[in-house]
Amino acid sequence: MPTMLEVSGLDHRFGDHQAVREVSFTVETGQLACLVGPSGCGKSTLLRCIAGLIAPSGGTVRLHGDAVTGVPADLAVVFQDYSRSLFPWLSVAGNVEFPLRSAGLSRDERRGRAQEALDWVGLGDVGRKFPWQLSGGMQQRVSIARALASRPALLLMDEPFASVDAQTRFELEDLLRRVQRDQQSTILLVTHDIDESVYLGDRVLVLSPSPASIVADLTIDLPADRDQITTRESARFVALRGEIARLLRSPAQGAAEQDLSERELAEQDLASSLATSADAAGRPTSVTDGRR
Ligand SMILES: Nc1ncnc2c1ncn2[C@@H]1O[C@H](COP(=O)(O)OP(=O)(O)OP(=O)(O)O)[C@@H](O)[C@H]1O
Repeated sequence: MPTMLEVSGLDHRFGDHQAVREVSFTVETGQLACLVGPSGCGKSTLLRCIAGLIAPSGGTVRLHGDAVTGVPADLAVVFQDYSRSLFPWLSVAGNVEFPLRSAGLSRDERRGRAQEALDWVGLGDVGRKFPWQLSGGMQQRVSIARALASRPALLLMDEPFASVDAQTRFELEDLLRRVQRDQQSTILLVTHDIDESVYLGDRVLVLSPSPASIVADLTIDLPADRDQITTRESARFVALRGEIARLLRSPAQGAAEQDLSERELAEQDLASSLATSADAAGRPTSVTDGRR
């Protein structure tokens, strides 16, 4: 897959305070990557630099090869606070259509696109209502529809489900994964929730405490079809969650524990293969005895 986003050596300072340090990574087209990091580490600052909302102090951001120097036309952002991002005086459909006004589309095209995006998020029949007539979860679905209606090259999401209750959060996570796969969207999502990052991501980039820098880049090798109960109960999910928790607790210690557990696993593999060959040769399997 071609690279959609390329972040190289990104630094950002607010005066004397360094918020982001030497961040480099890429996101491939059609990938859902999560950035997970502790509270206050600089996640939102990093996302705002990527969105072109603030000019970084150093480094570069490229979207499909073009340097980002302001907010690109083909980029959309969904923020945590849906109540402040939707216009209360516009209908739901009007909100979704709004950003399309500057895209040079005819009124019919705008209406068609808005209806299509509302259908994607399961709100095809509430276009005439106003945002304040909807639940919080529905309002956030409207925000997602609005972002997707412009068919952005990259969708950035900053803690998009942090303001809804747990059940709605699960529903929105499933909705996002379904829409992302159906539309082949490229998404970079910021969260402080480890479980959410593992459940949603094809990849999880783990950030250090302030200033934000990348301490690990993990491929989430869970099946593409995920389920809120069985996936979260699976041994692989639990192992990935533990790995990220260790990295967040102490980036250096986490990396050391990761090395150690990888070494232990390698030793275990070696021991069991020796034991197997010993069995096959009919000799005692003492190589594993007393090791654990
Ligand atoms: N406009 C600003 N001016 C000065 N300092 C800022 C500004 N925005 C953020 N900061 C500081 O930069 C650091 C990182 O903030 P940021 O909001 O990016 O972190 P975060 O990881 O998104 O936090 P949270 O998880 O609490 O949302 C914090 O110390 C914050 O106080």
